[in-house]
Amino acid sequence: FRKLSIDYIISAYKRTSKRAIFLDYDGTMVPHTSLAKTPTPEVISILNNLCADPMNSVFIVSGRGKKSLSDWFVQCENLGIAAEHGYFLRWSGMSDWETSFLAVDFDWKNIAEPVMKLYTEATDGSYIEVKESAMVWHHQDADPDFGSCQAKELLDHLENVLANDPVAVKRGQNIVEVKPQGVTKGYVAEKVLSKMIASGKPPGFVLCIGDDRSDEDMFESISKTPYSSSLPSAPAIFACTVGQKPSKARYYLDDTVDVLALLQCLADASRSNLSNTETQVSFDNVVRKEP
Ligand SMILES: O=P(O)(O)OC[C@H]1O[C@H](O[C@H]2O[C@H](CO)[C@@H](O)[C@H](O)[C@H]2O)[C@H](O)[C@@H](O)[C@@H]1O
Repeated sequence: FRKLSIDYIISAYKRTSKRAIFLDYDGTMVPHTSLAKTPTPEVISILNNLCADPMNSVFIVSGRGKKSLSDWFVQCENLGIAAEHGYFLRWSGMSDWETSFLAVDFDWKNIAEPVMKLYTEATDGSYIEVKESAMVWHHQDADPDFGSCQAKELLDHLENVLANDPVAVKRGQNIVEVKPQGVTKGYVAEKVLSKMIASGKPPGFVLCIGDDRSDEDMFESISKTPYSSSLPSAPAIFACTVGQKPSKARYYLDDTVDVLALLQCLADASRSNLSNTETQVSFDNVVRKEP
């Protein structure tokens, strides 16, 4: 487990011609402490620069709903987005949202909601968020110690009452979330990578950055994927957590400032590569035109 070195990752990035990049949103692209949750102009610009490189497939993989994410990233036409932990996936701004989870049973919401309501009534500052596929109990604005204790109790309570339902109950950053079984960020990474491999474009470089427990599934998935044997060498895989903590990731960065600095360096490397290619093309044209 070591700090991700920019020089090291840049050299792998430059060596490869097909790359997959998976980025969590909260706590990775914007700090949890930030009051404004929308992406800053810096985030939008970095993502657009990364997406401008035809060698890159870039995805935001978030627990947030598809409405917020599509509004926030409306300027990022070539960005792929996975919303609600991958329940919804959109390959770019030009394509429609799709879901692989058809005929999911949502009867469990009738059991989860009254339990969450009990904890909301007992915990000042807490509230319930109802997403299309999931329900979330938030305690960020509650007393920190009491909120955490209540979250632990709620998690146990929900796990008991939903033991026979096809759901997963998880804790996240100041949240307790119930979502359908099998809907994980790891599934998103698996789906994107399989599609790249099946279309004969296996990535030689895979980067995944996230800060939360839900991102651990992506770290596992990118490491376990059977990459195509058509690649000349094993792909360079970078699973990177934000902040030093127990993780399946091999690398860490300290905070969102480090994450954006790293992504900016990758985008710069793409731009200098593209302008070298353009220079080479115009140089070739000049040379070819000479009698
Ligand atoms: O997968 P992520 O991009 O990390 O998103 C996970 C959750 O994000 C949202 O919750 C977070 O922001 C809230 C404020 O807007 C904050 O109160 C909470 O503590 C954070 O976890 C979203 O509301 C959740 O549905 C997502 O699962």
